[in-house]
Amino acid sequence: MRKQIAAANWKMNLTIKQGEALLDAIIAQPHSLGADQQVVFAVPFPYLAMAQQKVEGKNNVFIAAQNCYSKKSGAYTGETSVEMLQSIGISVVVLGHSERREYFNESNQLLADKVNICLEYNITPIFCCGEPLDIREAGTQNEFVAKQLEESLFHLSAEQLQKVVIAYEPIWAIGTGKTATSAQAQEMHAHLRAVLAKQYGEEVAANTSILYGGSVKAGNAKEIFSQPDVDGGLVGGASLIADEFVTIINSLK
Ligand SMILES: O=C[C@H](O)COP(=O)(O)O
Repeated sequence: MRKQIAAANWKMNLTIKQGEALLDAIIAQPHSLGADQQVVFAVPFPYLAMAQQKVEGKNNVFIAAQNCYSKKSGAYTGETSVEMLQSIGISVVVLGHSERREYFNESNQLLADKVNICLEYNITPIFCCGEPLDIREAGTQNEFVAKQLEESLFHLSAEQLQKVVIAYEPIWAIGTGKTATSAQAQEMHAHLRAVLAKQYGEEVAANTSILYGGSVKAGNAKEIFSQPDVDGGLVGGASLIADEFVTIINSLK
């Protein structure tokens, strides 16, 4: 059975005091997470250890890094290796967010390397994909997103692929307040699952969690998450407000 996941992406926001207060406020809420439900907080690098300590021992709650480097170690000033993340207990990394693809030129090939090193160290990648507005307007979003999966993931074995979580984030819906309709989200998620099924078979596709990201908030989470192929969300802005994110967690199916 695939996991239903509410993942917060704080991006480059909050001071450590604000981050601690936010985590405390969310964790203090009584959540009854089912065995197939998870909550993930992707926090800035300087806060990983603090956040990891706060969720220590909490079932199905994980802290994630927002990026990692593709090399094991060495002279790569400013970069963070998966071994470093692992050494402080981090087991999830967000990869290929559209902001990293756009501002830091992350290519599908580089992301394939990052996926590989995460899996080598038993770290779960949340692999982001999604099309820009011009591709959506041209109606070629299905091919565009399938190519991102093919070039970054399809070298993996079926066993490896099942350790990857996919997050579909249409770029035109990120931070814009313009959410894909639940029907648009379902359509793309079903397409991605069909692409996975073609490559890896129905069982692997059915077991892969596919999150939706792009202006998810308390008011629309339930409707979006209720779609059969949507397995939760990767949430930016609304994850910075405790009550909003708590409602989003409680909207998981
Ligand atoms: O990683 C999260 C996504 O970029 C969505 O951000 P947003 O919820 O602020 O639109």
